[in-house]
Amino acid sequence: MVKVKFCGLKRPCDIAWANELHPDYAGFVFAGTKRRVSDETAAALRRELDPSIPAVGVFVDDELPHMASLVKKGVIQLIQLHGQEEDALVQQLQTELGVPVIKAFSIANQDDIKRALESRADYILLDQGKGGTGKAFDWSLLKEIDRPYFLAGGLTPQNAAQAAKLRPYALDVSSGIETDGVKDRDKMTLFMTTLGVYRR
Ligand SMILES: O=C(O)c1ccccc1NCC(=O)[C@H](O)[C@H](O)COP(=O)(O)O
Repeated sequence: MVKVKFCGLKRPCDIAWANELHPDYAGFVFAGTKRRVSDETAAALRRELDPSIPAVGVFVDDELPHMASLVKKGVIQLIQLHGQEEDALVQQLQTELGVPVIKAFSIANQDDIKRALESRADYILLDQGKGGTGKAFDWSLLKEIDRPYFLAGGLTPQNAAQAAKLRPYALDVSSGIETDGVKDRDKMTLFMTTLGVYRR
């Protein structure tokens, strides 16, 4: 069964729609500009989110104390590192905070895949560019993968089934379920219904 992460949730209605559609993970982005949420907004959204949906905090080369404070307050249950973070930080987060760590890698060639496979993170996330770009990388690079991975970058309701056939652990979508820069309930619904047969 392929899992789904809806990333970049930032409004109360995004949370209401996630609660209806029940993805396996909900992502709050603490980086960039377009989808960035403050710690206070993320805390308020977490309170509204179905308690059974784990929230993933997405960070780019952030400070450990910032990530730790969000974990300790119960705002996030997993950490996603989307910058140049090294294995040493991944290990520190795992041991000091006791939460699963997802490490994102930008994939352009087989060497990038090899680097990702060597990561000590609990999960690897294979993406295009810096994250949240709405663009896909070349999925033919995924042939040799022998560990569970989140597939991200340019996923949409139209290509979700094709992506699920690659048998990733999870599909991570943000831009493809948006219209005019905000989450779109119809696209979120279509993404989930399209995947119905792959989620049983
Ligand atoms: O979404 C952002 O603005 C963002 C900024 C900086 C780092 C990561 C970011 N997003 C991560 C994600 O939303 C997902 O992990 C993934 O990249 C989604 O990509 P896409 O569906 O192509 O928007």
